[in-house]
Amino acid sequence: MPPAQPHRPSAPPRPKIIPSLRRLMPFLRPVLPRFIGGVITALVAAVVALLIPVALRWLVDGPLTSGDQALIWIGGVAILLLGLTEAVFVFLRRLFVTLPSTAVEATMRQTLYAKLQRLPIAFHDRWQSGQLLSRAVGDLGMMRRFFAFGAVIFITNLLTLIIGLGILLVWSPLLGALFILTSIPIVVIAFRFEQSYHQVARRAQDQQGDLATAVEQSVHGIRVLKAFGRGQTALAGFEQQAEALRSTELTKARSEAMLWMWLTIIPFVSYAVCLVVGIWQVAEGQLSVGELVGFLSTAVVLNWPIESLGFLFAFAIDAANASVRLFEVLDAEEDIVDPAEPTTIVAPKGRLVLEDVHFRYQDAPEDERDLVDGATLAIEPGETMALVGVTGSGKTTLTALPGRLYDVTAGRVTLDGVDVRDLTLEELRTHVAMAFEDATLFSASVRDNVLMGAREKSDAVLDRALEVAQATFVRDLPEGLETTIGEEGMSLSGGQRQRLALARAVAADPAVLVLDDPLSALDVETEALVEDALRHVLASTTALIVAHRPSTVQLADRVALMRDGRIDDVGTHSELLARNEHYVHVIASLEEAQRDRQDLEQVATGAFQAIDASVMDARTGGEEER
Ligand SMILES: Nc1ncnc2c1ncn2[C@@H]1O[C@H](COP(=O)(O)OP(=O)(O)OP(=O)(O)O)[C@@H](O)[C@H]1O
Repeated sequence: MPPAQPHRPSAPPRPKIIPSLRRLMPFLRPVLPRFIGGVITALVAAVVALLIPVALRWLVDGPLTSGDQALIWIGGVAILLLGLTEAVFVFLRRLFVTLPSTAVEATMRQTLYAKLQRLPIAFHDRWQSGQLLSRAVGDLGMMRRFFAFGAVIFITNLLTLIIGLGILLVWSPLLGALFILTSIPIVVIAFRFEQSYHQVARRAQDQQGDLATAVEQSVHGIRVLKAFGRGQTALAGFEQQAEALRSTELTKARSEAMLWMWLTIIPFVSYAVCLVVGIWQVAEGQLSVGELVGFLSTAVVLNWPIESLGFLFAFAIDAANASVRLFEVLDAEEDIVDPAEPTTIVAPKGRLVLEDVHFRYQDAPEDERDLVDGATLAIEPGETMALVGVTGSGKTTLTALPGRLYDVTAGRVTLDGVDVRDLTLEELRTHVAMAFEDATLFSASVRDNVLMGAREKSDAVLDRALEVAQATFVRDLPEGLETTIGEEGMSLSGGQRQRLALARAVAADPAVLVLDDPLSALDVETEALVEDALRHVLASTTALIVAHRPSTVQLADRVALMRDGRIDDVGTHSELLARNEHYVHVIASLEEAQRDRQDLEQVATGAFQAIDASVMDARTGGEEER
């Protein structure tokens, strides 16, 4: 089944920084007192820093002019103490904000993960995994750093600037006004920076997501890449993407460097203008030396708040973008949800009925007919129904509807007469269990993987499920049932993974078992054994099985033939063979595919035997020679 081409959402319009960050308020609220504590301590540190010039001014105009040694010492110690106090408050600020910012990040991450679990498969069909990964890791980390450091410093530095400029104006209205006037270009430059930086910053974040997708896909598909010798091509593609990201990051850095440069130059120009005018005022007797020293040292203290505004501004834009990217996921519609007033089925019998069911994928062209176009089918309790049809006829899609992986677009699916949309998802999925051709296993023990959906997590359930799925090979793994099977069960063969996925569906002991070609990777012998064991389980379970092999069809009590989005005919295998030409054609093509597969298996077995024999020959020959 070819998956829909994943894409990332197109870049939204430029977000406004404050509203974007304000959306994070629900996450911040629990830690707001500590955050405010952080701002207050940072502000105290800044005010203490501003007091140092006040002490200097007093020292120059007072004790230094009068030559009072004792007072000079007191002044020196006071300045030292002020410096120490500033350091203590900077430390306290870190203490206040580090803990809550990590807590905020953890809560946001949990919320995002929970949302991803709730979002329908249709959402995951559309979104690249790397885009989700980069949001869960990169963007959330960015927001944590902004709240732990950027936001506090931003607020503090702004307040420090306001207080400092106030002091400058009070001490010398002329010099203060000159300082402010010569700093005005900063506002214009910052405004222009904000306009250009947003787009490039967002592009970098999206490109990071693309890169994560590329890594994820190549790691996931490493076998295919190696088998087809496509490693170099993949690398070339990856290098191109990495280069694109590097170029965007460089544009970002250039933009930041330009802002930083102006934020460094402009205060120095202001400083120089004030110095010249100040010296002239001292010469004219309009200002004391102490007042000029105090003024200039305050201006120096303000240097950092002004300079830092550049990267803090960039930081705020990055965090606002990260917030927008986070809410693109958090705001995504959850259209497969629990009903407002759920019904419950106490003892399900397992009668599964599709009533004039229609379904189309969201991205299907409008002029195309529905993929499932009025399918009607009734499966009686305990009955096994095979679903056959030509490739691409929509069999896999149809099997996703009873468990609500997708919702029907018209018609309904009922279980014991109850519309599946009237049950909670949790209840529905205890009644309907699924196993797919593409068997996904999780990085967990065999036991946890198999008992994942089981109501009763006992050894007896586990043993029976493994028995039915012919998966007792797991007992021979290094740590038996406790062996952790690698990411997606990669350390197991395709057939072994399928058997474990089947065991998982059997262990769930559902009323309805939906199997989408779950035996495709098994050799003929094992398949026959699994089918034999399945027959016993299926005797009491309603089953809908997508069949790609004639032998799977034989398992079924009846067969439903899918054609043009509808159930074309239903009957026993022999009934359909006798009356339905299309069925004869489908079965003939399944048999042909089966023969091809068996031929391939025989060739492979022959080849392996020949290799074994030559290895043996080489060994015995070697021993004889010795
Ligand atoms: N997630 C999806 N988004 C969009 N289109 C999809 C999606 N999954 C499948 N399709 C399309 O729906 C059609 C039917 O696919 P489906 O896998 O249901 O058929 P199938 O009968 O099971 O095929 P096969 O026998 O080859 O497994 C195909 O054209 C496929 O490209």
